Amino acid sequence: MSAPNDWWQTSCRLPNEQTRQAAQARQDELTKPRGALGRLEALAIRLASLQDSATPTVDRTWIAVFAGDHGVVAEGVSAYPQAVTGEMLRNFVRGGAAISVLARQLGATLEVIDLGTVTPLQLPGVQHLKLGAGTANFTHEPAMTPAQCQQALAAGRASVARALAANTQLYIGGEMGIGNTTAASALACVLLELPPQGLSGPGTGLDMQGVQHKAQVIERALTLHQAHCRDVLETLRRLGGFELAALAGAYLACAQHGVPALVDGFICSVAALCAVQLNPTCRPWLIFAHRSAELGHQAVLSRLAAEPLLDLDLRLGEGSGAALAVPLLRQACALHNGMATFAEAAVSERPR
Ligand SMILES: O=C(O)c1ccc[n+]([C@@H]2O[C@H](COP(=O)([O-])O)[C@@H](O)[C@H]2O)c1
Ligand SMILES: Cc1cc2nc[nH]c2cc1C
Repeated sequence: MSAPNDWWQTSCRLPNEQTRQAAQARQDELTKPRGALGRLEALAIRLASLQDSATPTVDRTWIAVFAGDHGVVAEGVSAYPQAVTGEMLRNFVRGGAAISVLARQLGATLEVIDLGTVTPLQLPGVQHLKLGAGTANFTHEPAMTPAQCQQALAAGRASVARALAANTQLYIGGEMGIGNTTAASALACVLLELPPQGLSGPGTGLDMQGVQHKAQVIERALTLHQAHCRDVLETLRRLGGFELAALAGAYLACAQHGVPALVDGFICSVAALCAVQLNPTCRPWLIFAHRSAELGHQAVLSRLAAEPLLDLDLRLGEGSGAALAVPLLRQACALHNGMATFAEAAVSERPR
């Protein structure tokens, strides 16, 4: 399915090594014991090298929430009804969802993109780019057609183009899709070569029996598709979802354009894993915001060698965990840019 010159295969530039070294040197000159700001130091240094700037900043943040429905919900894999996906879109644009509140707090732009909910509503404020009335039930057939998968990837890229036009310094992808933890788990099984048991969790709130059933549903899907999953793109098409593919496309486009992306929870991390397996040069541009409570997230993070910033037992999605990490990024930058050096403050620099 993949042509040799698909857009997402274009290499991403490396973070600037000279700027990284200069930022490290500055951290070591600031008025604190060396290393005392712990991971905030590494975070500021990383942002400096990604933005190729001595004074990194993440004031202009762009949040895109991609929504889609999932045919696999017909198998009874979610604690909530499918209608919630579309209903939450209204909540996002009216300002009542968690991500709406967090975006306001951050002064971030929030865009909401309906890639294929089953909801017939055309909501003002939602970008309608419907690729279908949800994906197909992947226990019977591939979730997406090749065209749908390409269009979903391109929808992510188009969102990043809008973010770039607004001079965005940090991109957050969020998702909404009842049933999407089943798709993400199924994808993770193939990409990590692990069985569904350790990668299937409660999602929106299944009990133990529900989780067992979900793992069996994934097992059936794997029996149907695994032999045909010859590459990452085909795996994404067969077992993914519109919002998962859009997120993967967005991460790849961010990296290609030199914009750091803050990755949210389980579903977003699986999309990030797809992106990294499609084009490993995008990896340095992905910053992992939090460790979700969803079972399976740690396995995905480990494969990506990612140590997330926060661990708050979140399992909401929408980009909420990433939005919550933005103040930390901002403070890391403020410390890096604003603290006095030993020389400036006339403080003795040498440890005794
Ligand atoms: O981001 C996460 O780690 C996360 C973990 C569990 C659930 N969610 C959200 O819950 C929805 C999917 O859950 P489910 O049970 O319907 O598959 C979807 O809208 C996600 O945004 C998100
Ligand atoms: C209410 C609700 C809000 C959500 N936001 C992301 N996933 C969600 C799932 C539900 C059920």
